[in-house]
Amino acid sequence: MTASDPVLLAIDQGTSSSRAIAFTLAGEAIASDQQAFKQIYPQSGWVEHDAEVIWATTLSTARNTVSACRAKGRAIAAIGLTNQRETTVVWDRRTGAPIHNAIVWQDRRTADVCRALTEAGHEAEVIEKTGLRLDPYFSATKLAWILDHVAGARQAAAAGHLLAGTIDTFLIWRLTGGARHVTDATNASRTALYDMRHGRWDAGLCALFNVPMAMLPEVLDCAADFGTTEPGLLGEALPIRGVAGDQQAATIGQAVFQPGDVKSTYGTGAFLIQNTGTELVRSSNRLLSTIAYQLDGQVTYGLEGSILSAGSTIQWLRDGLGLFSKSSEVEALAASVTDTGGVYLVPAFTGLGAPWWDPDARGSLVGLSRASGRAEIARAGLDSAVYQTRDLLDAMAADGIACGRLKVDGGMADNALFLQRLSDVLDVEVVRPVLTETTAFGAACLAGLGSGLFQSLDDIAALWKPSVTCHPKMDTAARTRDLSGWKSAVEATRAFRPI
Ligand SMILES: Nc1ncnc2c1ncn2[C@@H]1O[C@H](COP(=O)(O)OP(=O)(O)O)[C@@H](O)[C@H]1O
Ligand SMILES: O=P(O)(O)OC[C@H](O)CO
Repeated sequence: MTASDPVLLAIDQGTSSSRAIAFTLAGEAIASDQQAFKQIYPQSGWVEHDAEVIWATTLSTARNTVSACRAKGRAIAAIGLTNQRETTVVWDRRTGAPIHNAIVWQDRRTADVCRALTEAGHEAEVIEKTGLRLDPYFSATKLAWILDHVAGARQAAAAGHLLAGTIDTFLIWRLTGGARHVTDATNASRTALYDMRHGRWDAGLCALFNVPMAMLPEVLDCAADFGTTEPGLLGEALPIRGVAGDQQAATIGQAVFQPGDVKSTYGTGAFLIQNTGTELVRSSNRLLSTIAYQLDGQVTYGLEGSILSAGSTIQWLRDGLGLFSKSSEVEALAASVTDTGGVYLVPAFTGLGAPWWDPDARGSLVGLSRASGRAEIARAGLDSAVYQTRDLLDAMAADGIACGRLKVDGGMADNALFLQRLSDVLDVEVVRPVLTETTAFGAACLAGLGSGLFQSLDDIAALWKPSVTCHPKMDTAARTRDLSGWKSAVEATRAFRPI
């Protein structure tokens, strides 16, 4: 490896920020930029992003990172793109302009539609074909909502003027100057319109959700030719050779390549994916089946547990309650007490994901006494991501799948107190790798595979190295007590229905 070797540019468009990171083939980050952007909350349970802001922050961070590489004399071989999943954009192909804000994965506005479809008996078909559930989390009902609520959209779609996609598809359309309308199999597998058993958009699901199939992009492998950037955008034409949804990219970056390997990424939400190999495995305990990655036409499947609020709970403690001014400060505040004093925070701000799938639940803070203060509440916020992960591992265990070791990453994984608590409550070894930007790194790796710089997944596995390992230290009685409190808190939260 020399200083003149090419580098891979990862574009990571997340829920809270857009970032770009350039990696050497040895996995060293040599340049990066990150820009946070505004979350738009029009009503309770609704979450939107301005797609133009997503584009602007993506382009600007990519440009700045490309410039930094040039200043170091490093050429970029290819781009890998990864994105917040399910978030849906509809735009006019004639102008490239979105016709509505992007509806974000956390958004619950289509809960009634999902409930009606469930009551009409359609959930079994959705689960069978897609591995998902009838929940507003997924793209299908968001896409139909935009078509139904923007004046003239249905007619424009029928005339062939509108295109739809997840964030990867929208960004690739813009990056290639409208030349490519494509996605990868992992992003497609999160729409509830894609039959992952056969690897194609499904006419029956498109009819069920009232989505014109002609608006949907072409689906490619994760390492493939996704087009070339317009030369004016990044100063040169660069090939896009890798794409995956952010959780699947983290699966690659964490080298979760053997059946049984598990990773959990703690960003805005938290998402645990266990590699289940080339056979589609189904959960009897409300975990999702999903495509972990697709390479050379071969699908590797995963079981996924989706936590809707993890880092966003910390953001709420910071911005909503004003308990601290930077997310990282939660650690010192939470560590200033030895426990929460019986306080539990159930962060159902936008409902609860796996294994509850309860879009109508709203958050609660229970067990308060006059001794409860800022530190107890901050600690309860951190604990909520721990307990939600435990619920997922319990669901996996009920499916007969054990988790021996949990690989972790994402913004919250910087928090040592959180990692130890995770290990204690899960009663498993928790490992954080040296390279914590695993999502971006996974996207870069896919670009490496797509451009022939990496030969196989073995080249990627060789780059994964552990940094922090936590072992369980908690005694069983304390764990049982804490978990029983959490169970009661979730039950109380779900029993309460907001007016
Ligand atoms: N030290 C920390 N302790 C707990 N949470 C943190 C810490 N640092 C960052 N976070 C949370 O992690 C999230 C950012 O993680 P990131 O992986 O960048 O998210 P995303 O990919 O969703 O944009 C934010 O919600 C932030 O509140
Ligand atoms: O932005 P993150 O990292 O919380 O990830 C969002 C997920 O892809 C939503 O499914």
